[in-house]
Amino acid sequence: MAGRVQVKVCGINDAEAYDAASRAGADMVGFVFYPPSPRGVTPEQAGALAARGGTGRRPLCVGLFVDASDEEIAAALEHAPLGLLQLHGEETPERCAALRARFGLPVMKVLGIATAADFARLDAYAPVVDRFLLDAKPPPGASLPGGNAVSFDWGLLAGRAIPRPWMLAGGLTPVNVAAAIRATGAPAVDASSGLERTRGVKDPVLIASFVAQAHAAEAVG
Ligand SMILES: O=C(O)c1ccccc1NCC(=O)[C@H](O)[C@H](O)COP(=O)(O)O
Repeated sequence: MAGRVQVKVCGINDAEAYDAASRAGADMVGFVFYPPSPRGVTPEQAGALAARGGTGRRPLCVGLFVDASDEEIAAALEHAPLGLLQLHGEETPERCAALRARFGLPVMKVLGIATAADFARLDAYAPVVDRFLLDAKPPPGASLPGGNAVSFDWGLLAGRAIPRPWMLAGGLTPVNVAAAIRATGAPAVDASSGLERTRGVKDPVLIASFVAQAHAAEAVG
């Protein structure tokens, strides 16, 4: 089914990046509530960024958590108007269901893909999540569970039905995003590292280019 591809810009941690994403028409921005990350933000910082509203589209705010406690998520929600919880750790289906019920927000579970066998995990999560984010697994020795600028084999998605709405991530850039959408039929895409001028610092020009390239591409899956 053809359609306009949704775009998420992840790891927004300063006003220049937030404004660039909004101006470019990004559908979603991601705030990383994971202190070890160079893109990490506090609840207060995320709240201040979201309050900018933006000069263009007001993007949906996505909170990225890694095996966070209920208290950590509640603290983020006290300050930031999150519309989607991205769970980027080892959260089980039961944990996803519990968080969805407790906070009354949609949940997007991240699953790392390296081989066809990895898709088997989707079925257990499908009844209790609202979306999947399909990402590369962290490379050996990586210090972060995501945001590592690596792609998985997009061919693994060919002809595959994903049981919930989903988003493609992992090593996407303004240069490869159109090809990624064509190859996978992804209805939504997410990028972080590929939009940075240095690690942890977004580049407004790369953000604008990524959003434009993705919105110009059409999902065919
Ligand atoms: O970005 C981080 O620092 C991060 C830390 C902990 C868990 C996840 C993290 N990022 C995830 C993402 O930014 C994206 O959802 C996705 O993994 C794509 O990242 P990239 O390959 O850098 O575009």
